[in-house]
Amino acid sequence: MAWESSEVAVVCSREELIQVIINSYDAILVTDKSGNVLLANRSTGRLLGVDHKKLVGKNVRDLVKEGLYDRSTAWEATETRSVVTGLIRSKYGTTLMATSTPVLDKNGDVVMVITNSRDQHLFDKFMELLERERSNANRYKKAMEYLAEADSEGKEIVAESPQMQQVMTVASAAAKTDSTIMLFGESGTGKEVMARYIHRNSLRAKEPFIPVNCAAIPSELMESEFFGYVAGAFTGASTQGKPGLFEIAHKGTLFLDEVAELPLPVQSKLLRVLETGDVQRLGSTSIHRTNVRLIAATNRDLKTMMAQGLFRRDLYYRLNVVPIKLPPLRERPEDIPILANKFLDELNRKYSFKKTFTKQTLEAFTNYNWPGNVRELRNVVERLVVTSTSDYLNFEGDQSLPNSSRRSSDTSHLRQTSTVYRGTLKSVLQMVEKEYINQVISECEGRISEAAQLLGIHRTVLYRKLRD
Ligand SMILES: Nc1ncnc2c1ncn2[C@@H]1O[C@H](COP(=O)(O)OP(=O)(O)OP(=O)(O)O)[C@@H](O)[C@H]1O
Repeated sequence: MAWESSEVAVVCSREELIQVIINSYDAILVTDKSGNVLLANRSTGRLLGVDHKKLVGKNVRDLVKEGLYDRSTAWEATETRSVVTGLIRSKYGTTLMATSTPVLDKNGDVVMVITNSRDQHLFDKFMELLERERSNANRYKKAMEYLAEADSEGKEIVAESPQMQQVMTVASAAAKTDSTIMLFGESGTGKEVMARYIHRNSLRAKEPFIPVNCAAIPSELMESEFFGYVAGAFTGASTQGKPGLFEIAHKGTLFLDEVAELPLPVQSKLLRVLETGDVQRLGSTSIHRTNVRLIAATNRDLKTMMAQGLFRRDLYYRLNVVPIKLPPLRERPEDIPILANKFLDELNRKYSFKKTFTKQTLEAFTNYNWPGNVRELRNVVERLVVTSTSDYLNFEGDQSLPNSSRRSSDTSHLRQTSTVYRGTLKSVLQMVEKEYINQVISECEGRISEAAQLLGIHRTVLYRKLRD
């Protein structure tokens, strides 16, 4: 029969309620106003090392006198008429964390006392685990700070051209706010470099910067990657569950590169999280409140994608709060020699070389139209450095760029010659692969999915190769 009281809604029968008490993992002991045991469940007996039925009718003060345990919080609660929490040591070596709550009548007199207790050992284990997690978290934090510092070395943004200086003005101002930033620009123009710069110059600089390449996550794993999951949420899920990227980036910045590659259902979920900050792990009913600054990037035309129904309009407006467009390298020739020299300096330092560019090489660089943008320039410099035997990097002798891609009509100094490779077969094959990939990406004007199709590889593989 279902019944109710003003304090608690109960829809189970009394018999079922008794089963709840009997089978409760916590020890439950009820005593009357004189300390006589009215009820003791199975867990009470287990924790004290006696048959629980033998406790009923005994007085808690006598149990202490007999030495079954060293103190009675139940009696202390009776005397003080208030809640008492404390550790109780049993004759058999167990330690209980007990809380005794007196039930008072309208005159304030004790009617009975309910004592709940649990094995202290569990708390110790839990505290040990918590301590370990805390020190792990500290270690990760230190490692992240170190990586963030190491990462910023040699990653200063080259912004000599007026176009880039204008971009830097907007980016620096936006960095100090918490606004969502949308970075537009062809592949290789430096969107990720810019996202890192914004994070480093924001109030969140000491918190994590989590870059995510949306195109590199298989679509069936996207939701679990972004929002996490609880143990056993789906077949193949880790037995411990996993936090999502939003939880990992909590207090920091989440950089969503290639945001246009998100499937529509994930776009809807993302929009909801962006609006509320609330994340629900897959398979969980509880909600994690997150505080994440978002920077998104794309080399796709989102307006066309919206018109085609491939990108949610509301998500576009939610992301496009501060739009920043990274100009293609061909539109900022002033940056080319500076970038080339920066990459050369890095390689000279790495290999203890003393190589320099000839004047003609820097001119040829400035005249080329760099369809793969800064990434292509970096790769060309690297190839020139590792394949040249001379300290003077002469573009003409060692290297060629496709005729069709030159900007200047005066291209006499860019004679097409076959490349001379040096090094192990593996390193040369890697170079040729890199070159071919860059060429195909250029032909596809930075559209990675299309390039991957032409190359006959999955776009996640192409992204891994680009990252490597
Ligand atoms: N302004 C810059 N100063 C220094 N290095 C730069 C700059 N822009 C780009 N780079 C370098 O060029 C390479 C490509 O940059 P990045 O990965 O940021 O481009 P992206 O626009 O995010 O490319 P994608 O769209 O393919 O993801 C990196 O090695 C980066 O360090």
